[in-house]
Amino acid sequence: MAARNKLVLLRHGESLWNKENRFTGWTDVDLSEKGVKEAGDAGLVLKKEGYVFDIAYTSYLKRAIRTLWIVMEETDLMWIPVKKSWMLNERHYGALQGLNKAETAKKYGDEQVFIWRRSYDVRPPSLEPDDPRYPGNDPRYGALKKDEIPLTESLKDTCERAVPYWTSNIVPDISSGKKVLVVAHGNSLRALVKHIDGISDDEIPKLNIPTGVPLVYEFDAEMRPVEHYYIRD
Ligand SMILES: O=C(O)[C@@H](CO)OP(=O)(O)O
Repeated sequence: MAARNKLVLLRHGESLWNKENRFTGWTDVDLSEKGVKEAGDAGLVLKKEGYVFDIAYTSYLKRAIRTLWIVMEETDLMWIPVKKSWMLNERHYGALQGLNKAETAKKYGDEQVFIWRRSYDVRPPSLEPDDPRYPGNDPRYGALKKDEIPLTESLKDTCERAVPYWTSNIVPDISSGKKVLVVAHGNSLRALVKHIDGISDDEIPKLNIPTGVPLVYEFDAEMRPVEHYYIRD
């Protein structure tokens, strides 16, 4: 059998706002205690299963960055290069950021909240540019063009930034034989998986990626996905 290129995708461990059931998006909240443990467990299982990486990718958000740090520590790979990009950030949740998901469902109904959370192309209500949550006031996004800075995003919008990043940065590394780890977010990973597996717009609402469980993709020489599976202890 021809050698397969492997990729590991990892959603960050539980964040403080996952725990509080709040819409997070680009809000830079840290891991909860449980999230730190989940990240450590992910590192341990990767080590136990013999995974090593040549390069890692992550977002500009600390819940993903810290998860990656913990995994690099557990796998004794703190030396590997890390590329960070805002294009791997979580989907921007617009004016919902900070609100409690259950309270929002009580106010607007479960169906509306499901559409905001899982539909492919419906955007949550937008932020106003003078909102303190607007990412344009945050120096980490200072190099972005104004039209790249989101006020809200549908999953489709997230795909439109994450997939070009995948194609121009991550795919060339995998194709050249590098072992790649990507630590990102529930929806930025859903965007990548939708693209990799060719999941339709109608089917994508059913896909949920758990926190802190490594998801392995194996590709053939033409970068076609051959199989994928989660690794748990
Ligand atoms: O709040 C968020 O940013 C995301 C991920 O935690 O939530 P959801 O499951 O609604 O996409």
